[in-house]
Amino acid sequence: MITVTDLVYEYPTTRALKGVSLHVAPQTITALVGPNGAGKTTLLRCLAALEDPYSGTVTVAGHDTRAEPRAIHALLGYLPDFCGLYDALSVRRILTYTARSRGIAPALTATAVEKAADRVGLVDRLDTKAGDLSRGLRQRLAIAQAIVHEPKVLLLDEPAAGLDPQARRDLSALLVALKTAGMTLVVSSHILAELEDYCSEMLIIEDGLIVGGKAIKVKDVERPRYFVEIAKARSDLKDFLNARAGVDVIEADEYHALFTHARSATARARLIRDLINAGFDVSAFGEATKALEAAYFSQVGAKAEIGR
Ligand SMILES: Nc1ncnc2c1ncn2[C@@H]1O[C@H](COP(=O)(O)OP(=O)(O)OP(=O)(O)O)[C@@H](O)[C@H]1O
Repeated sequence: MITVTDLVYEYPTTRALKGVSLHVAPQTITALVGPNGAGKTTLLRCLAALEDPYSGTVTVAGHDTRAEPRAIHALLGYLPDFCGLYDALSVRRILTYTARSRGIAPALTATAVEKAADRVGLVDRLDTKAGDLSRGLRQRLAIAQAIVHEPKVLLLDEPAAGLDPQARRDLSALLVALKTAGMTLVVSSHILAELEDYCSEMLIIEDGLIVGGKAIKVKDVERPRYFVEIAKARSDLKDFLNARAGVDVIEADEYHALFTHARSATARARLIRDLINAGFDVSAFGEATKALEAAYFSQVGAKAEIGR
């Protein structure tokens, strides 16, 4: 859906992107992570055809950002890291204004506004002024603005900044729903934990370059990662798991194993029963939730710190 080749971008005093190449597959949610100043915002702005690169190419759904920026604007939504709203206007008026400025015909505008508000859970606030919304609801409104024209691609720059845990959870569910509806999303963030819930791929950017040169697949929805811990050491834990159909061990020692397995409660129950029947003292079993963080630190090294 998005292909970037040898992208170089320069501000007057800084070369912010130094030869970025990447590919984003359709209907995925890709995390774009990296330290402050790494180039995340610059890259997102180049993908959104808002910046003119020094060299290299960016194509979105087959359109080149330089040759056809308006085609890109029509099929892409962009949530900037700072997004001002007209506090004195109602949700309906803000979305109506955005829809009209996006070229939606007057006769179709009311339906587009209601659909966008519904998707972000603001349909019962259509007549509330933006200035009266909580931070989480303002962020939803900003996302509604970015999707009112039903884009194929949605880019979000730090969408969860400043949100409380409940609002972050709601945001995760919203992004997953948009993906399920067919959108391709790229989400930049400093906070790896929040991306774990919904990102299946990760692009790490450091000092204007993609670390490792490509996206890393961090999660397979069909085959999540599970861990098992046993109370008494067994040197055959790894071999036992590997011998079982449908289990792929990622790493193991005498007390623990991390493996992928089909997302089937019945198959998991059978695996736990078999482990116990084979004499393993199972003391913990569950889905591993830190896939993204593990992949990040294995790529950039434990010295790397991200977080403002
Ligand atoms: N308008 C500008 N003029 C000059 N240099 C800039 C400008 N905007 C960004 N830069 C520089 O470009 C580099 C990349 O900045 P960018 O904002 O893309 O990074 P980022 O990864 O989004 O950072 P953050 O996480 O802090 O938002 C940094 O060195 C930054 O100082």
